Amino acid sequence: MSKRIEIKDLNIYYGKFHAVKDVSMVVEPRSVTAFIGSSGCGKSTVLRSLNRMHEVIPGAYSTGSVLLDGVDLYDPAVDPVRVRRQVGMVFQRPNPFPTMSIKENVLAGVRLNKSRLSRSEADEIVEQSLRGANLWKEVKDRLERPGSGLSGGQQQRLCIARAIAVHPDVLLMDEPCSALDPISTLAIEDLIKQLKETYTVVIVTHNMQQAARVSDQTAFFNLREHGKPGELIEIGSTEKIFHNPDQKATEDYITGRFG
Ligand SMILES: Nc1ncnc2c1ncn2[C@@H]1O[C@H](COP(=O)(O)OP(=O)(O)OP(=O)(O)O)[C@@H](O)[C@H]1O
Repeated sequence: MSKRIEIKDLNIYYGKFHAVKDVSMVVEPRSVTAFIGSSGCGKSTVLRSLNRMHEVIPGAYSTGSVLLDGVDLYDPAVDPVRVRRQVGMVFQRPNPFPTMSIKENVLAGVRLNKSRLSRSEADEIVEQSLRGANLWKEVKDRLERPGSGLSGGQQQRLCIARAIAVHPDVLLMDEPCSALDPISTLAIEDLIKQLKETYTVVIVTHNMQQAARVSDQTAFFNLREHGKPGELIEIGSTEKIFHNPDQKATEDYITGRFG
């Protein structure tokens, strides 16, 4: 539970296109790190490299290493399927399986890893995961209904429940609130603050206030020029990045004076 991530000299490519250059950083356990930066600078690409989702795109690959508590996720001996169980992901648009019940949505990942699950085990995982995602009280009386019948914010919390049901070490979130209204957004932000007590959390967000509210550490990415690879310009405590950054580009972005 909750592991330290160390990224070393990560370069990421889509075929011949060099999308992200020379990223190195450390993410401590039980913390939230926000990735910020303008569109196309590679935030989601870096995020997807943290659970080996990048390489499923045809022609896509990366060099460098991503260590989870010292173990390189890119070591040839490491099974990418196992990596994705250890490092869960929540996407921009809530994506519950539409025909599955709420209960089966929560269990979907668990069933992939464990074919036999007793009824009582399943019930316990469902309750724990939904409680962990702050959704239990709202859905406990309709667990057999389809996940698609929930509101957008509830669906996103269902996806978080599905992600935590397999007990990952890390949770990656790619703009998890961008499709949600402000109330649902605040509910997810509260949840993120709780989740960091158990998991290492990395979130991509375009919302500066959100980064300031939920994260302990902020990483600012930028493109030096259109067509060039994205780079990590600066990383530090969220307090420092927002109030006293070292780089002018960071300050310009934070204060909205950006190109
Ligand atoms: N599947 C893909 N195939 C080829 N190029 C891609 C692919 N996905 C992303 N890219 C390119 O990689 C670069 C980084 O994209 P990425 O989506 O990681 O940026 P981002 O910072 O997350 O952007 P946004 O904030 O708009 O989501 C961009 O130039 C993008 O066009």
